[in-house]
Amino acid sequence: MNNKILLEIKDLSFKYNSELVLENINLNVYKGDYVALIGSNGAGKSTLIKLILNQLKPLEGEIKIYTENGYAGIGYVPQLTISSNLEFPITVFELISLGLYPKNKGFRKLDDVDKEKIYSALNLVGMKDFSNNLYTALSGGQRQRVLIAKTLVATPKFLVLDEPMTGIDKDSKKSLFKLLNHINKSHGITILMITHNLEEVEENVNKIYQIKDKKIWEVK
Ligand SMILES: Nc1ncnc2c1ncn2[C@@H]1O[C@H](COP(=O)(O)OP(=O)(O)OP(=O)(O)O)[C@@H](O)[C@H]1O
Repeated sequence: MNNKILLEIKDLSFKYNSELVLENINLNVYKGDYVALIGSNGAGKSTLIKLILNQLKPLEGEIKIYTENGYAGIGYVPQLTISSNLEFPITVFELISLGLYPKNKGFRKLDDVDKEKIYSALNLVGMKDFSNNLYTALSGGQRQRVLIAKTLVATPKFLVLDEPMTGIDKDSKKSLFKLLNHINKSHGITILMITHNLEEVEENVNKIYQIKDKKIWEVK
């Protein structure tokens, strides 16, 4: 049985100014898990993710990350929104190369190892024929794949995705779930995905938690 904890959340509470958003939350994510975190608008999903990513500090309680490189072992794929659309001409290859920089500490010329990493990430997300295409010319589903590849080049052990299925058509959603399943099962990457659509994730993930009334509830 695989029961190595990757993320441990203990008695976590958080508030913005006077508004308590999360109250006494406990959650363990184990190595190899494929977890969905559901909840209605304003339930606190993004807040919990920000706490996990160390962008916010808990009011009470603690969050422990047991990836090899601590927070650097987490790959984060933010939500695809209109404002996150890049309107300058950057190719798919160039965009994915940006994912290498947090680890490489500053800009430097890509070497052959970097290029190999980029091509292998492109291959993994099924976008190898698009490396020279402009990111802006891609569909929502293709953009999401490219953003996942950008995160994967930094070889995370734990992938956190914020509403990855938003703005994507039905067929693309299906193949994106297939890709995430492959990343989880064949590459051993633990996944935590935020969504507000239970139906969508039900048959795809192995654990589902819901944030409701400031608490976290196990759904599956
Ligand atoms: N920076 C902030 N300052 C004050 N209140 C905030 C801030 N960010 C979020 N909130 C409030 O905290 C609560 C939880 O918001 P959060 O964005 O975490 O919910 P969510 O579940 O991610 O919602 P959505 O599905 O709409 O993204 C909401 O009531 C929201 O208005």
